Amino acid sequence: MNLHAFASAAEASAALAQAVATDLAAAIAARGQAVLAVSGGRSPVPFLQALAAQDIPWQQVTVTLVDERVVAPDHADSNAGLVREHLLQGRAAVAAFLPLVNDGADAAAELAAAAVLWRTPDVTVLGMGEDGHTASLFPAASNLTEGLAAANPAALLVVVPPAAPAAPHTRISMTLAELQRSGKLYLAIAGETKRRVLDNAAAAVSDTLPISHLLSATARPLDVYWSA
Ligand SMILES: O=C1O[C@H](COP(=O)(O)O)[C@@H](O)[C@H](O)[C@H]1O
Repeated sequence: MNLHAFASAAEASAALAQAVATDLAAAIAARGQAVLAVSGGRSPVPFLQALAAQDIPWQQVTVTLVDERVVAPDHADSNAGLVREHLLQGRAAVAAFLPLVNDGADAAAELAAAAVLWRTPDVTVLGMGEDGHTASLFPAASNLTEGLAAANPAALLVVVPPAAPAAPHTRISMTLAELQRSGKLYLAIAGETKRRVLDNAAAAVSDTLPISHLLSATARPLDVYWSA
């Protein structure tokens, strides 16, 4: 991995937003369009806001999600709600948005619909939980093996996190194989606890820390933006 360390979340977010904007602009220059996948959870708000202010041709960008909770779009835990509130604003308001969940009624139906519209991202920004999950690839999820399978042709899968209520809601998540197929890969994390988890994951590949499977890839190292 390439570790970029910052003193504050604001500095890390500004630097990451600039790097992602450069990648999106390069994809647009090469192909006329770009696909960006971002994460949800609590951490990404300053990054999403910094990215929304970047001066790139947003009308040629499609934004989607690395993972989503299978809930109604107006639910407080909806990652799409977070993206609509903090990224699809200002300059970025003209970007297209491809949510993974429509009404949140049925996970299998949502997965089938999302898979039809899915496009492999040019740029993916991951987060990580303190349990080492990334996207919604949770340790001890019943279908984690499928989620982590290197040759899985599926881009997305349904995950039921084992640790509810700590991680409530059935999810739809990118598979590890699709993360590996996507273009530039970033991981944005903050704090000493997540740094320790990251260091442990970098030391050994293990299904108990799913993020470790991405850190082991040497062909295309993960760019980690960490702030204290
Ligand atoms: O559940 C989730 O958790 C991770 C980490 O979230 P955070 O709140 O600790 O920042 C996130 O990357 C993922 O997209 C989300 O669905």
